[in-house]
Amino acid sequence: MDTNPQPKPGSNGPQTALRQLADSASMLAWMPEPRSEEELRRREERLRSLMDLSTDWYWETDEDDRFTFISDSMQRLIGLHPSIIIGKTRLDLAIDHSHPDLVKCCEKVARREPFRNIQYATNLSANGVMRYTSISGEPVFEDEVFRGYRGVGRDVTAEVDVATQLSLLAAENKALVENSLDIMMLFDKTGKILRVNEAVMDVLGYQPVEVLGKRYLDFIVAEDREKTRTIGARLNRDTNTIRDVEFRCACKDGRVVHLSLSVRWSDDRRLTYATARDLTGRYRARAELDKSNKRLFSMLESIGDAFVAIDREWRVTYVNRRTARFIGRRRDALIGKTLWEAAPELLTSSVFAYCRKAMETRRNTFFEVYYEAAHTWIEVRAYPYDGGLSVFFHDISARRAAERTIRQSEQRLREVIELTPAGYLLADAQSRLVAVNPALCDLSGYSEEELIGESMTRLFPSYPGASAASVQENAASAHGMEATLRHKHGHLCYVLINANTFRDAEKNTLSLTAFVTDITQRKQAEARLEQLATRDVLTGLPNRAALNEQLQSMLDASQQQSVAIMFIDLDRFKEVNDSMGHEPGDVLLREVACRLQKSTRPNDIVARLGGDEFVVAAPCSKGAESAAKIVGKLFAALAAPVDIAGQEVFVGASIGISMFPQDGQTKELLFQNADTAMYRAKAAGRNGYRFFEAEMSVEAKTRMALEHALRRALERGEFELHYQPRLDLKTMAIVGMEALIRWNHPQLGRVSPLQFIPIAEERGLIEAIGQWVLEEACTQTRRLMDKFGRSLRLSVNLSARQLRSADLPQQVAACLNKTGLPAHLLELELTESALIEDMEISTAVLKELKTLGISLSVDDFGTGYSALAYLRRFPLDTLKLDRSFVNQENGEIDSLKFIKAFVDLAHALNLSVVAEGVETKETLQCLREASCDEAQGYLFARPLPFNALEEFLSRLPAHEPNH
Ligand SMILES: Nc1nc2c(ncn2[C@@H]2O[C@@H]3COP(=O)(O)O[C@H]4[C@@H](O)[C@H](n5cnc6c(=O)[nH]c(N)nc65)O[C@@H]4COP(=O)(O)O[C@H]3[C@H]2O)c(=O)[nH]1
Repeated sequence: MDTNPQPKPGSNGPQTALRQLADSASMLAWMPEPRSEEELRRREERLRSLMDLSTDWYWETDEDDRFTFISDSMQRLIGLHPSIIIGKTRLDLAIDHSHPDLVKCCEKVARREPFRNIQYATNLSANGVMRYTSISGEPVFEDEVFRGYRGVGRDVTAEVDVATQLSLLAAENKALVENSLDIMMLFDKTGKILRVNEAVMDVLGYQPVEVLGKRYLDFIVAEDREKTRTIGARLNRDTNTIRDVEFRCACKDGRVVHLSLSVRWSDDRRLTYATARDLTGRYRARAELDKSNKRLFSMLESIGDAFVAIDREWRVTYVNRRTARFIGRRRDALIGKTLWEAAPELLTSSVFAYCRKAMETRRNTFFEVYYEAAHTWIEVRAYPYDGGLSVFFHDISARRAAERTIRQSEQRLREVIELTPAGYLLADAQSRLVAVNPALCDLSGYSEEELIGESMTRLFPSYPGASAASVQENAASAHGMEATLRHKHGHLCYVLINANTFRDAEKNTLSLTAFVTDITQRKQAEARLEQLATRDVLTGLPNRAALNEQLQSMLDASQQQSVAIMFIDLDRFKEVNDSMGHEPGDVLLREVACRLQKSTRPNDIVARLGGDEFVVAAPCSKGAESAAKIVGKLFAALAAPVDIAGQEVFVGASIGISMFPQDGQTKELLFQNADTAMYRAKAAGRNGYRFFEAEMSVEAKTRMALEHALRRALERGEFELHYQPRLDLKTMAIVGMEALIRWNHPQLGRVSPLQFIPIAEERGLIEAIGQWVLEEACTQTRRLMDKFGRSLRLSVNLSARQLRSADLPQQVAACLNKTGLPAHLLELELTESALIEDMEISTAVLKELKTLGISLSVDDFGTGYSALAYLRRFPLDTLKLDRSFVNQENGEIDSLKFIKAFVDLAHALNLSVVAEGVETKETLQCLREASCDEAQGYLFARPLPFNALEEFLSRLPAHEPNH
């Protein structure tokens, strides 16, 4: 049935259209023109059935390119009725208007040109599936007027699908080849590489183009080429396929890789397909395995242990060299044998039982046994594995012996610890006591049960290492550390701790051991010694050493704030001491110490340097002002009389003060300056104080320079003697003279004896100087006596220190002997203070001197203690009245009375009196009236050098020689 009711592009309906189609298809071109309607109808009928058989359909479009006719065959071919398409344009049916074929078709249509095989995707589908259509068409003109197009269409969906799948397959294959890790090649019969994949780059480092056209043999290392050639021959001869032939190839960078090659003929045997797999990694792993096996075996051979490998049938598969020696059989006699064949003696020991257990349980088993056959202890380690058992035998005889030794030594150590008099403790890492010995129990008063588990801090409160933290931080180790131990009864004992911590490999503390020695007695003795070393025994005050230390600390802590250092020297203490005895003197010193301490603050320093010298050091916030206040308090404290054995004694003091920091930065300088200031205070009149002044230090320096020069003065002959004549006041005749030393310093000129004699005394030079004076004076006097043939009484000054020298009488005797001066013409002058410094010694020496026949006089009488009473104790002959005494200015009458009373008293004591320093006639008169015996002074003569004296004597009227 014709279901095509549409208008036609031509005017003749479908028949004409079919004919035209037949014409255009040239299918019927050979047919003659129909001779009748009938023939035309039959021919059309044939054409229609031809169309029905065709895989194409016929179509026509109008001038607007709309379909006007579609042959019914479309329904048959793609299941769509042509009426669905009639009226639509080609573009209405196309899915993709930009498809190149469709674009080309549109261009041709626009130019009214025929088109062929235009293939494009359409929505021509009964079930909505996209279909591909291929169309061919030509334009139709009637009377040269364009009427549209006609042509045939064909469904090419199946072909397109096949083509698509084929191209997908090709792409997959390509990807498969290109992504393969194996090299894939195609080469021809000559071995020339025709194709190769990218893997050649990864494996050999060549780009595919670099190998194309080359022979595959060229890449194989020389040694393996022959092997690959024979493969080629085999492939040619016997088989289509050869697999897994291993050979080596040279890479582009020179490396050699191991490859496994598989080759196959193509079906037509013209080409060869080959794949090559990189086995280098596997080779390397195998080589490593070989190496490691070799290492393992060399290790097994070198170890000191015996090693046996047994398979699951108990057959020995390997023994090392040591095993052979251990079992006492050759290695080849053991391998392959069962264990009981190889070493039957093992069966009798427990070794076999343990090994069987390891084999059965498949568990590593370690045990120690005594191996009778070898008379040795062995440690056996059996390691089961899939194939059997590996067994190590380790000789532990030495270790066993060492352990036994350790056990014995531990036992001995325990016994020693039990017996040792020192306390012993073992504490854990938490500082808890784990073990103690009886000595520690005795020392602490606790029983062992009471101590175990207790913290060390309970026993040792002052030992920093006792805490758990310090034990763990390894800060508890101590060698000879002194600490205190708290006894159960609460009191503290002094102990010496030697402690050691034990740590594991990670340095964690495991335990602490300590020996604790009781040093309480030693500490007490030390404290006593310390007391003795640092305290003045008499007063309990710090001594010189302690003062040094304490003052240094005070200065260090002062932060440059003022500190006053006060040197205190008691006035006339010696006189008190000597007149009243040592005991009262000690009482006085103790009282002074006590008063000084009471009048100072607890942090101030009060020290005794020795004798009657004290030092007070005190921080002074207001500098000298504070120091003056402190000194005021000290004087006030000393002002009250001290009651000694019922007698009231007044103590005065001279105080010298140096201030830190201005008077000195070091304690030595401060001491020196305070000392200087103290001497100045003394010199200025007693019971006073002086602050140090810079000029004093100049004096001190001068004094030092003098001292230095004085040491050499004697040997350099810088001393000379002057003599002051002495007169008998009754006859007014010269009876003798006093020798007075003079020092002619090369730079300083004449230095007064008042200046250098005290230094010479202080520095121990006076003995030598005194000796020189005595000898020189005796010699010169003897010379004068011989010259003038008259007696002259020589008076020589003696210092206090000379009086202390035990051999003074011998020296004097020797001198008299040597010079020939008669003893009775020699008078030794002693000062009051020298006499009373140590009355016992003085008395003894003077008595001895007296036995020589010499005279003794007291010089400067009236300036010192001036107590005639005590002079009775000494064997004295003469009192020399001091100048100040003689030249008193309080009225003539009073002086006269005073001197007279004194002279009378002296005479009553059988002492003659010599007046010194007589300068005026009035004084002379006064002295004569007072019956004074002798006199000297500027009125008669100044001290004269030897030559001047000689001259002086020569001018005197002649005198009867009296010796
Ligand atoms: N103003 C005044 N002074 C007079 C007068 N007549 C004498 N003098 C001085 O008075 C001092 C008397 O000596 P001194 O009292 O024993 O005092 C001596 C004596 O203690 C000591 N001295 C001198 N020579 C020696 C010596 O060889 N050995 C010792 N140990 N001491 C000596 O040095 C002291 C001072 O001696 P010099 O300077 O020589 O001083 C001498 C003398 O020069 C006078 O009329 N008016």
